[in-house]
Amino acid sequence: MRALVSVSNKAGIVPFVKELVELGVEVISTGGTKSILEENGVQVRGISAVTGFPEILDGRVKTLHPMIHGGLLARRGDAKHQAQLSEHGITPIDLVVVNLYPFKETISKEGTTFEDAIENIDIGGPAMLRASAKNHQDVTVMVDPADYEGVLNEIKESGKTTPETRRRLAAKVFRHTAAYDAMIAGYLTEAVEEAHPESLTVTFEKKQDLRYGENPHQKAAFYEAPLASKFSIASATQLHGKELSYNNINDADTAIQIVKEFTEPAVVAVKHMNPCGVGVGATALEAYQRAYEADPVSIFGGIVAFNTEVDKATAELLHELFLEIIVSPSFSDDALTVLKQKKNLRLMTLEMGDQGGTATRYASIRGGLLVQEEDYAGLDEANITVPTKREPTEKEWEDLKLAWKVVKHVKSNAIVLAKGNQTVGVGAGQMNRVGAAKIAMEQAGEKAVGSALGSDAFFPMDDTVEAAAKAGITAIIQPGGSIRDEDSIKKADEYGIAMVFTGVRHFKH
Ligand SMILES: NC(=O)c1ncn([C@@H]2O[C@H](COP(=O)(O)O)[C@@H](O)[C@H]2O)c1NC=O
Repeated sequence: MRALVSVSNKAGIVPFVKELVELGVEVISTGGTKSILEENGVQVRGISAVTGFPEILDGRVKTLHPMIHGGLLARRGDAKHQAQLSEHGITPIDLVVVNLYPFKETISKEGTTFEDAIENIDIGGPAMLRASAKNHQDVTVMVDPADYEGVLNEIKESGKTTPETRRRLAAKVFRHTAAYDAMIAGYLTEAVEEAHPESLTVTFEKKQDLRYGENPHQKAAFYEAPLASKFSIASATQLHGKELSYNNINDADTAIQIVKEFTEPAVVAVKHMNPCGVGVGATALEAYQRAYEADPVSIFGGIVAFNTEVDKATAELLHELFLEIIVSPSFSDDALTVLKQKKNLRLMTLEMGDQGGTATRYASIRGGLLVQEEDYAGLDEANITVPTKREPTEKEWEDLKLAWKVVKHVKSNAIVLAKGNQTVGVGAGQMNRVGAAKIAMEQAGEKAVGSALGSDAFFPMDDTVEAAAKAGITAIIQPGGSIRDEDSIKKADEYGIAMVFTGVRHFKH
């Protein structure tokens, strides 16, 4: 048996090759790998001795040679192939151990130049991996050090690997080279700023298997982007509690996106991917109290996100409730002591910031994938107009801004009522706008009086303004742009409501 070993990640390679040599396997190796093996007392044959050609162009060409690829690709049971090997003095290679230049690690490093990245695109390695995987009927190929032991055991037991093992390893190789190329394609596509190229070749790495999906009868797993933003739930650190579930991850993602809208201390409670209570204040405690009071019923079993440290006093209030997750940039030690009393409560820390650039969001449909930029739009002063006779007061502006920040993250049709640094009513995911408004108003009850209303999209007719006026709402923020805007403006003027047009819509489906 003959093996070719050429690895960038040299973990575990010395003991593995040592055993191969002891089993009588002849090992061929490229420069750096050969040096490491020989430094550790394992004698191997250099690649140039096989190719009859030196490694050239700073290692860009070392194994790209018919003496190697002929040995990898020849069918053992094919007389013509075997005759050609003999004719050219090529010896078959049965076992291939290759892992690739660290492209991902290189582009993750701060200060990496474009030239560094290009130099870390492995060419010879993927060629050998793909050739061996294609010929897996006869060749065993390994790209992951975790597979060394299993292969060694099979060789020890029967002198060879099983066809099933070879096929499983070949599939793993093609997944690996495809993911590797997807990373390179992504990097270069971004460099030339092509937003939506002719084919989408993204890759994700398994973070964990999940107990189940949205429901217990659905199998599920969590995959993360190879360069996941450190400000995302994929990069959060779990300090305590049960493993995250599928629904937890979705809800936590939503809560994090909302709380990041605020620069002042803010708390967001989420249920089923909609905010049920949002509060802002001078401290985490004040913000939490407002988020809780916003809807003390729905927060039960919810996900709560902070954008500032959770202290002991806040932890004591949180401890009174049943919650699924608390996510925050940090917890004080005494807050942790209080919260850790609940065995299952998941406590997550996460840096709250903005990666910069434009994040891409994917939504799957049966048979396809929809791709769009994340909704980054904030309130742009340049687009704002006030078409009503009355301008909002200073206090109304505060409430309007809060309602607008929150309504952006509520499923459409969405209406949010805000008053005094908290939401007081949330109407989510209704099939008509006035229906969403009625839900928000009903939830707010008396608190609707003097509150501000935010709507994610324009009013197609004046019925929402009418309902708002009757509930005592005094200010409205909405995109504007309906052909019947005039009706809504007239209605608002009739009731003395101040109405703001943002010029931006925030549908969320
Ligand atoms: N150019 C080639 O012919 C070639 N053949 C193997 N490699 C890579 O060289 C690395 C190992 O090099 P070394 O043994 O010198 O440390 C491996 O990651 C392998 O995938 C190559 N390098 C890049 O393309």
